[in-house]
Amino acid sequence: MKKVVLVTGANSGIGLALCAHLLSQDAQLQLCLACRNMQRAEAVRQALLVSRPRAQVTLLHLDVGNMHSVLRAAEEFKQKCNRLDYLYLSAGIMPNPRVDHKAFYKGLFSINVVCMFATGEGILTQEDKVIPIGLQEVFATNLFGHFLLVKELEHLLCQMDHNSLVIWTSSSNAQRSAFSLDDIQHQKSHEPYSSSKYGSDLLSLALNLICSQGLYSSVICPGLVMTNLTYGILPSFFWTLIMPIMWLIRIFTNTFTLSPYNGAEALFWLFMQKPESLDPMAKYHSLTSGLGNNYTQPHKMDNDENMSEALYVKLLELEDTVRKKLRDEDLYIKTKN
Ligand SMILES: NC(=O)C1=CN([C@@H]2O[C@H](COP(=O)(O)OP(=O)(O)OC[C@H]3O[C@@H](n4cnc5c(N)ncnc54)[C@H](OP(=O)(O)O)[C@@H]3O)[C@@H](O)[C@H]2O)C=CC1
Ligand SMILES: CC(C)CCC[C@@H](C)[C@H]1CC[C@H]2C3=C(CC[C@]12C)[C@@]1(C)CCC(=O)C[C@@H]1CC3
Repeated sequence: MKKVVLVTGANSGIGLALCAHLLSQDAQLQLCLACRNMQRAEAVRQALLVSRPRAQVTLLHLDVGNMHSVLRAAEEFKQKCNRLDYLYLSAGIMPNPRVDHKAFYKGLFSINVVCMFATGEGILTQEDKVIPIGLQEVFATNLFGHFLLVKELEHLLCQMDHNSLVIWTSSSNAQRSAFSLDDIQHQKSHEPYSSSKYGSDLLSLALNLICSQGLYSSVICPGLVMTNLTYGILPSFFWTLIMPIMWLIRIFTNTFTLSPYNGAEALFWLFMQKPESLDPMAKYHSLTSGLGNNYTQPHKMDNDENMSEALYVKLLELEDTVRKKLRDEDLYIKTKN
């Protein structure tokens, strides 16, 4: 049976590297690239087909930060495909990132220096905004849009005859301290990225605890990877300039994976595993040794079942509110026309 794989954020960075890697491994694969920019997605599809001309690569228009788009995309996917084996949730944003230079230099001379380089903890903030539906943009894109997508595709994911796996691209920057159950959208502070990623860790655990038969969920951390996301933190020329320093840092922390191919290691590793053999409490890290060898290692996540179930309940409540808003909007547009 052909495996069906859906990847969000497939047109660049880690998502794209994963797609190329998957196709090189399994030519029988049915791969669906879910992207918001269809022109770029088509260019990527053509590029992937150059090395695998017979591969089955389709496109799905999906803006994961737009809940209308999520519902439409899920509907379209269900019409096209009657199964889904792997759902890779790789789309993500970190808008207006700022490095706190003072905290960075302080961290350089502290005992936590390796941890600072591995996680970026305490030195990175972002400026978030509210999107038209009334949600915080980072929360909507990195967490809630993906949650809604999983809910919409639940029937395809929960099958009796085979297991399927939802895979969240989280981060080492996912910190418990940045997350609050009283402010799941992170309206009140300046680490929405960290909060949304910690939310995805919790949600993955909740899916394993709550969801029906056949559906499994895992979380990965790609390490620090040079992509459009990191070029938004510091300009690309700066990263290129300090590349020798980063290779040096790799000797002390194997989390500096640096290339999208290396960063996608854990995503690909999960594709080779049986979903039921995975640990729901583990985050699977892509790691690259000082000599440049890639490997995947599970690390226990800093979360608990009660918190993850509480987040799941809050997300369900928000889902009701959002669906109602979408219905009211539709009704308004219909009556206007
Ligand atoms: N780079 C790093 O060091 C790390 C990255 N990550 C995570 O890895 C994932 C991939 O990021 P990375 O490859 O680094 O960065 P990129 O910016 O290269 O990729 C992000 C992808 O997400 C897509 N995307 C963003 N917003 C939306 C949206 N609203 N709807 C649909 N697609 C969207 C982008 O599409 P478009 O091209 O249209 O913008 C792009 O394909 C993210 O979730 C990120 O948080 C985690 C840890 C470290
Ligand atoms: C000499 C240089 C390596 C100095 C760079 C300092 C910081 C800008 C970076 C150190 C650790 C990095 C890091 C991230 C961003 C850039 C750093 C803070 C991430 C937060 C990027 C997105 C993620 O999801 C995790 C990364 C962890 C490490």
